[in-house]
Amino acid sequence: MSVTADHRLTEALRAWLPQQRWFGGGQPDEVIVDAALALGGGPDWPSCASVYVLTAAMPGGERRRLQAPLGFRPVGRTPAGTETITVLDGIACYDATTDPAVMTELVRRTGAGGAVGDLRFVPEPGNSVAADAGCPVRPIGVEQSNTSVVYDDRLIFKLFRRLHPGLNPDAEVHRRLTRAGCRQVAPLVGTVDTVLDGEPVTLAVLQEFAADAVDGWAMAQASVRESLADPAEEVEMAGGDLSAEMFRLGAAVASAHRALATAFEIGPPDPTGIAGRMIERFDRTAVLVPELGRRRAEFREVVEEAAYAAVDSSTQRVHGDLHLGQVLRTSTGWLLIDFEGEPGRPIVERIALDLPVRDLAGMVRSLDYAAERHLADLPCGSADPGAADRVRAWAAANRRAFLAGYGDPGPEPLLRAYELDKAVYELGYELRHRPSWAEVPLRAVAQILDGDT
Ligand SMILES: Nc1ncnc2c1ncn2[C@@H]1O[C@H](COP(=O)(O)OP(=O)(O)O)[C@@H](O)[C@H]1O
Ligand SMILES: O=P(O)(O)O[C@H]1O[C@H](CO)[C@@H](O[C@H]2O[C@H](CO)[C@@H](O)[C@H](O)[C@H]2O)[C@H](O)[C@H]1O
Repeated sequence: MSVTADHRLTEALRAWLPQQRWFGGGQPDEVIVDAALALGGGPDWPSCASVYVLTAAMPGGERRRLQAPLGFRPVGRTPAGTETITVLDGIACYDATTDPAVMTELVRRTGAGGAVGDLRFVPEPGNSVAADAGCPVRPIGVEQSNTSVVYDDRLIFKLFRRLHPGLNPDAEVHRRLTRAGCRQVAPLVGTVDTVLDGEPVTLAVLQEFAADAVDGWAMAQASVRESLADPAEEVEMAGGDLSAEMFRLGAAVASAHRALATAFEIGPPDPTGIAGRMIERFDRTAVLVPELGRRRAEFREVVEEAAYAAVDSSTQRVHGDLHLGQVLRTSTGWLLIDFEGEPGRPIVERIALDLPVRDLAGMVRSLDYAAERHLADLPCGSADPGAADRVRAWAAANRRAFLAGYGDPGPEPLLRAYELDKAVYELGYELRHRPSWAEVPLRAVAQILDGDT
């Protein structure tokens, strides 16, 4: 089908990509097709589909490598609910992640193993999960950076949108922790890989789906709402008290950290590297927020104190972007998901060994977010004057419970510096994605620097 590498197709993709949340904003100058890995076609196959590997050349020189499975069918014969990207010579090109036949085929092959051209399907040894073509997939239906579908309420297939050379960290961590029998991650069932520029690249992961899971953010939102229901009651005695769950979450994160330290190498401390990276990030963000820049000297002091405190710690693999949306409470315990680290950070930094306190800081920042966002969303004038104190007491109580569940969070100056660094990261993230939320990390930076935590 000659249209698959046509210049008209790359122009249509140039217009389509910026509309996709996973693209991450901006308008590419050019879209290049690096590979079109055919999945099927022919009389016994419901659609002609290929996994496209694209490079989006952005203004300023950034090059984003992306994955976009595309389907091709005669106009009028595209599956219901799929989005047509363009029509070329009577052939409609559509986003194949919304074609259940294509996604079911990918899931089925990942469970079964084998290869189709340059696509390699690698089932996890010992997994007994079978998927057949008779049971279609459904979209996960939540906002995300990649694209996931659920198969038969048993399996979840995540297709990575941004591609990086080498094993994807999420796939790698899940593979090693599944093999180590770690109960804090969803077991890996298989991966889809290919080779690009002579290097292996992970395209997708298939995992067991926790159908009964509720994410930590939803639980926190419900709990913080309850904390306001009876102002006469102690926060810990309120109906939706979360502290016992936060204690268990702390213990689960500690177990995951122990498993990561065993499954991967550990390293020496890197106090100057840690401090240097925090200051670099601060300076990049201060360019956007002059009010932040005015506190550089105080920031530096906090970070240097932390570097001093880090000399006796060892570094290891960590989650890297742990927050309440990255933990799922199932009927049997807490699961940590999405080990890709902070989106937007270079891959080498995301897999670099770090101090476990990075994840603790991420979670306590998230509790602050849950409290502050609840306050911000209260209808104007409806809140009683004590609401702010009460939700902040809620965050403080849950922070204590989480850290107590973790056990030994390490020296206080380290946690303080990592919280500050996380708040600086969040400020940059919010300015790019949700400017009306920037108040939350901005307030946190001031509070930490003022010593009010
Ligand atoms: N194993 C799982 N069981 C149940 N739900 C899951 C599982 N893994 C992910 N999810 C759901 O899918 C959503 C997106 O997953 P995530 O790995 O964070 O994707 P992304 O990398 O695109 O952000 C999560 O917020 C969660 O709701
Ligand atoms: O889940 P992602 O890997 O996409 O993480 C990014 O987006 C998160 C928002 O969805 C962002 O998290 C921030 O907002 C959360 C509430 O929506 C809050 O719980 C987190 O504490 C806060 O950092 C995350 O920083 C970003 O990397």
